[in-house]
Amino acid sequence: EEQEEDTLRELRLFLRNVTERLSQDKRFKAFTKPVDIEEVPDYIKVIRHPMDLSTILSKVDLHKYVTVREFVNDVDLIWKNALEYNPDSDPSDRQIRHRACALKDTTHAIIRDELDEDFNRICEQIREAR
Ligand SMILES: COC(=O)N1C[C@@H]2C[C@@H]3O[C@]2(Cc2nccnc23)C1
Repeated sequence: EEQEEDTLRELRLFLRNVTERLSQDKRFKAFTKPVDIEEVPDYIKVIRHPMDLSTILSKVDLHKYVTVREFVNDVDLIWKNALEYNPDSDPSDRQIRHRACALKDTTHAIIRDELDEDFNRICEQIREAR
């Protein structure tokens, strides 16, 4: 009903704000756009479910997320993919893994500090009812 649409509109505002803050963080530049398959042809062979912050922002606007949990699942894809595709000891792999871990920690800290528990429960109840 109307109250549910008001809740989901507020969810989208929150998720857009978090996504834009992550996208503006210089550490996370590699995570802002899809990995270029022409530059990195084997990427899609190794990583079955690519994800990036621009795709997440598009999904927010397409009303794909009804809960913060679904949003965090996509952010978790970003950093887990980076750890999986960049496992070596060379400095470039170590740098992107460090940034992947920072993306994980930053996202989870924002959610912990800024998501109201009661608001989250209402979103989860809307998801269960659909
Ligand atoms: C989230 O980003 C990544 O997992 N990667 C892995 C790719 C390997 C390396 O860095 C990436 C892009 C790239 N392009 C050209 C040549 N080499 C690279 C970014």
